[in-house]
Amino acid sequence: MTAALDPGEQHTRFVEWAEENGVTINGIAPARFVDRGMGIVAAKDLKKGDQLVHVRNTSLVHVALPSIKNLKLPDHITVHGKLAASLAIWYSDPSHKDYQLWQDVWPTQQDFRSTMPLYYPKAAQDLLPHAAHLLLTAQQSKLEKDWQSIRAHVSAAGVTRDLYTYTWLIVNTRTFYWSYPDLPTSSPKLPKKRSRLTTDDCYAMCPFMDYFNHSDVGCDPQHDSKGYSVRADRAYKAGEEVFVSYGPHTNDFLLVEYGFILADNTNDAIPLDHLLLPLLDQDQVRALKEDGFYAKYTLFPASPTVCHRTQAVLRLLVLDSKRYAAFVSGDDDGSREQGKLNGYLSGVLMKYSRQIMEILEDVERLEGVEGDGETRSEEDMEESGLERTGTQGVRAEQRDVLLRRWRQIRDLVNAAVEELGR
Ligand SMILES: C[S@@+](CC[C@H](N)C(=O)[O-])C[C@H]1O[C@@H](n2cnc3c(N)ncnc32)[C@H](O)[C@@H]1O
Repeated sequence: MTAALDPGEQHTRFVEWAEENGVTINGIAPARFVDRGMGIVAAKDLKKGDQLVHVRNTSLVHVALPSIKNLKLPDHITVHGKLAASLAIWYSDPSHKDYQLWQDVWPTQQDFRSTMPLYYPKAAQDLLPHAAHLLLTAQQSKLEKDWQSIRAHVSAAGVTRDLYTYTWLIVNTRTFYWSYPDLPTSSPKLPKKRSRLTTDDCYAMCPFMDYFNHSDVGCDPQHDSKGYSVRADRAYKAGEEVFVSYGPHTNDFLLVEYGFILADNTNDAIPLDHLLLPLLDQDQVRALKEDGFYAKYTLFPASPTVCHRTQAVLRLLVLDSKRYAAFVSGDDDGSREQGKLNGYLSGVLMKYSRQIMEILEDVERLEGVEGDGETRSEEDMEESGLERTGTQGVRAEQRDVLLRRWRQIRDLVNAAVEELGR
């Protein structure tokens, strides 16, 4: 069991505030944990099914809240962007005290600089695994788009890009799915019909519930028109950390979206597109696209080692097009040639394993910095926003997580080679 450490006074003050503001807490408390910031600990023995926390719907923070509507932010910006702008406006206004005690218990910008790949120096970003790099690129353009559509509206309130990036990441790492019980009157930004609501619309922040850390097996937060709640998924002994599951995420996803990876993750997987797509000729690409089998090839840590789509593309790469067609149409389970295909995939993976060894050496060579790595003043970097990270040294935490992730990928690839050779 990891030691749960005393969280500090600001957390005691926040819990009192939360209890006075619609949060019911039963048998749990915030605590500090080594390497994952704050989390939730069982304050007494808990039984499976016990309700641990309930956050009243009126205590949630979402775009239908009157205090957000009153900010009169434009409706064309994303829900994520609007929430981040609201938090940033409140954060930079010393007279706005409504969420002061909640803000005081958030991770700091310095915490994010150590953990979130968005803040890594370019040299470290370039050494992210392929899947993580793609996710980071998408995240960067989402943030950039949100900032460009809101900057003119928030600059007068003193919100800098630096602060906006911080609150945007607070939203990114601390939101829950919320489907607005009273949708038609919720916000002009939202569709009136529930069927047209997308997951990008359904963001709500839940003060106190956002203390829970993630595990691949954990409690499953539930919501209804009355609010959000968490029940114990199993019995817990006093002092044990209680986790929720943020969803069935791979470690590359967790790294980019939340800034950490799990040592053991039953949902982990490695995409193979960057290894297999370059091997295809134009006719093969066309055939796969027509059949709906182009890309999304995945390697799993457990048997079966690869997905059905990978089995299909391997048939096109190794066998004739008739054997491929028989497999994708379901006329043939393709087991006759499986040995040949396994041998081919093994060769591709062994080559990748050698590349990974070189990448690991590159990660080990990354130049570290002591302390927090700040080499320039906030003012100097203000306008350059995330450019700031391009020239700074790499922090020990960043190098450490890259090494751990690449070692996981190496082990997964080597285990697959062994499995394919059986
Ligand atoms: C919803 S918050 C949870 C509370 C957070 N630990 C804090 O200090 O406020 C999500 C963040 O917690 C951290 N986190 C969550 N689960 C984790 C885990 N299993 N291991 C390490 N960090 C974790 C990550 O920094 C993530 O972005």
